[in-house]
Amino acid sequence: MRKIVVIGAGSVGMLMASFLAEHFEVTVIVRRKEQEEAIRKHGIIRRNLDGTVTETFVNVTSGYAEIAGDSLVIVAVKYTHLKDVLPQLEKLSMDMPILFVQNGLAHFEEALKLPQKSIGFGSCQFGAQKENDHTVIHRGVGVLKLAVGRGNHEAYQSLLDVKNGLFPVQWVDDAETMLLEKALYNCFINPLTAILQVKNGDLATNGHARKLLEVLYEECMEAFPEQRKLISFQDVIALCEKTASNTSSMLQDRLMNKKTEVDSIVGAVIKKAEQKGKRLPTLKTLYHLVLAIEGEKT
Ligand SMILES: NC(=O)C1=CN([C@@H]2O[C@H](COP(=O)(O)OP(=O)(O)OC[C@H]3O[C@@H](n4cnc5c(N)ncnc54)[C@H](OP(=O)(O)O)[C@@H]3O)[C@@H](O)[C@H]2O)C=CC1
Ligand SMILES: CC(C)(CO)C(=O)C(=O)O
Repeated sequence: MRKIVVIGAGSVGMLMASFLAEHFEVTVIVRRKEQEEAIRKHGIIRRNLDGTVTETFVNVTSGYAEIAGDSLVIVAVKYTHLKDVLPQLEKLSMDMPILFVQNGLAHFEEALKLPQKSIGFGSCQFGAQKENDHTVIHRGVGVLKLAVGRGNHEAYQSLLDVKNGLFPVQWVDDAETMLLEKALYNCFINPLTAILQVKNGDLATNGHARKLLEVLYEECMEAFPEQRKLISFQDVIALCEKTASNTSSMLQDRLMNKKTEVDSIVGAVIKKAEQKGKRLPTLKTLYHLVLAIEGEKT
């Protein structure tokens, strides 16, 4: 049986671990003793969209030494915490495939500096919200897209073999295009939800927020015209609707008074546009608003 290790049992880590535990032997790596004890005692509890509850058994540890040699490792910490995890990953076997599921663009080059043969990237279009240290709420079905940064896609084939309509997985060819596509969705949804303190669905139903989404969409598509064929404005509205009840990851950070990923997502997109001589004034305003709201967090 394929062994999967998920590093970071937050919203995305717990949601992925709980779906994958229905098919594989899953181990989650956490950094706090309380969380280790909670997961050891209760497993991971997933609140499904239809109101049902699924309890899944996973192994839990705080040490990397326990990672079995034939595991596939999924890194589900925020970009802000990757700096603590990368030195641990460097010590793992060269044959161990690693998959990064962060939003944004900043992790791409850092991940590719690792020595492992297979480095993959994921783009999560589902909604997930941690309720407590062992419970996660599924806040919207969305595809998990996978692409290889280095190596070949066979290392990730077991994830593609998961056939679950609530956890669809899809292969895409180009990792950088995929990450930019997802980063743009996040530029539309995350800062606005974090500033306005609203759920994703409100961006589609509130006329003023929707107008801002439209302005952001047009501004970004002028800077990245090749993305227009991948993302229509209707796709943006559809993602807000599919994840309507989700508290975006940026708003979750704001509500918990944590440093957001605004730099690795929005800052990175603004920088990429500026390298092409394009300015994104509306997005830049939102970027500074998020930073002003969050102040100096560590
Ligand atoms: N939430 C969502 O709906 C979506 C999020 N994403 C992206 O997925 C990524 C993860 O986000 P999300 O799950 O929301 O974030 P969370 O903050 O909910 O989870 C991150 C987890 O990583 C843990 N962690 C941090 N450092 C370490 C470490 N050194 N070792 C082990 N665990 C560690 C944290 O532990 P602790 O609790 O101890 O701080 C926390 O449980 C982000 O890049 C986000 O943008 C993508 C799509 C949807
Ligand atoms: C898919 C979406 C927009 C879900 O909220 C997300 O990526 C996030 O919250 O960071």
